[in-house]
Amino acid sequence: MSSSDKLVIALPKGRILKEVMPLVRAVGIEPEPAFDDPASRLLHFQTNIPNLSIIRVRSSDVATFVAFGAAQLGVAGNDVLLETSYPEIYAPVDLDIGHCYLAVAQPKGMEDDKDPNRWSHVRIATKYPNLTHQYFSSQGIQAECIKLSGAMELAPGLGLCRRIVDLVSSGATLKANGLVEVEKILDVTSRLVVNRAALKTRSEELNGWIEKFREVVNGN
Ligand SMILES: Nc1ncnc2c1ncn2[C@@H]1O[C@H](COP(=O)(O)OP(=O)(O)OP(=O)(O)O)[C@@H](O)[C@H]1O
Ligand SMILES: O=P(O)(O)OC[C@H]1O[C@H](OP(=O)(O)OP(=O)(O)O)[C@H](O)[C@@H]1O
Repeated sequence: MSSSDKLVIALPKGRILKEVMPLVRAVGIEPEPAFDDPASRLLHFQTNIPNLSIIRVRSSDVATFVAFGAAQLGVAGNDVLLETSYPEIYAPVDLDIGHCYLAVAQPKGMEDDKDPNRWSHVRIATKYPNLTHQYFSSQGIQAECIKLSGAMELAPGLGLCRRIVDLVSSGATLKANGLVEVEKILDVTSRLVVNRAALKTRSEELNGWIEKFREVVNGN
């Protein structure tokens, strides 16, 4: 890759985008108008920086685009980064946005069974099978994971499983669906991520962006 090639930054298109864009703008990146046009079906956007473009992808796919070098920079939660665990990704800046945590939850009526140390086998609906397996196996518990992509909170009520592992922020989704939190697994925030190979070959440009994001987060 020559240094005249465009840098691509992969941004998550979901709920986090609203929190990410003020940071992106604060480091001096302004996407073309189509980016803010809900009618536009464009996925790849030019910016005011001639050699930098933005792609908007699913949050969980940001890691994949960056790991394979299709994007050199990106923003992803550490939930996604730890679940996918790509060695090619370096996450130098905690952006202090997207605050939530990963937790085990179960129906309210099961509160007696609250001590995970008493479980030997659990069946869990989750978007995070790897983190779930790791967490339970560290406690000597075998987890059978049923992979869902969203709306995990429905699963216990419909008999798919007794417990879920999902992200919690306000707790409103758990509460509205009759679930209670049992154990916190991981604190989550969004990180600026970089492809490690690109960081070696285009270190000046990429370190420049890392530094700008760091300054904005630190309020400098
Ligand atoms: N309730 C929440 N509060 C704060 N941050 C959250 C919350 N839920 C998720 N996040 C963070 O935002 C990221 C994206 O969230 P989520 O996986 O729910 O995607 P989404 O916004 O529904 O979009 P998509 O399904 O298209 O990826 C998560 O990986 C996590 O880091
Ligand atoms: O504790 P709360 O503030 O209620 O937030 C938690 C909810 O937010 C996320 O879902 P999201 O809204 O992104 O939808 P999803 O189920 O499609 O992932 C997460 O998966 C929970 O369902």
